[in-house]
Amino acid sequence: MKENSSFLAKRIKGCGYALKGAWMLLKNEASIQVQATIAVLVTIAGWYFNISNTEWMFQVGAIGLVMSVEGINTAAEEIANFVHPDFNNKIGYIKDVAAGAVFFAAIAAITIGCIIYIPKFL
Ligand SMILES: Nc1ncnc2c1ncn2[C@@H]1O[C@H](COP(=O)(O)OP(=O)(O)OP(=O)(O)O)[C@@H](O)[C@H]1O
Repeated sequence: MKENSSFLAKRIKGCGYALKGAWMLLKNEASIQVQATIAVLVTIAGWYFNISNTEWMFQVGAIGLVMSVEGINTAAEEIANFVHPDFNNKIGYIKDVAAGAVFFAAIAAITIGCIIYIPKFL
């Protein structure tokens, strides 16, 4: 029983750290702030255009995907700056590929947005 409660306590503590990390991303990172603003705007658009459950699932998935990958990109940048603050081609490559991952997610999200909203204006 004691082992169970310590397992649960550790998981709850882990959620606390994750929540703290999400708040730090929102508070400190301009790119996450822009994406969070877009997320709020498309959520309002979703209500306004009364999009279907399937459309909501794709929209929420796209928001989660972009913001998650952006958070991981930020973590990669922070590690790169910490381990090697000076200019280095390998660090440049690491930062570029991490940014490339965000690009893939953003293209998918834009495509989903176009598929959902363009027909609403036709
Ligand atoms: N230490 C470095 N060595 C080599 N190239 C770097 C280095 N730091 C940055 N670069 C290059 O500059 C680009 C931008 O890096 P930077 O860390 O400024 O990312 P950013 O996306 O502008 O950061 P932020 O999200 O904080 O605005 C990188 O993708 C990389 O090509």
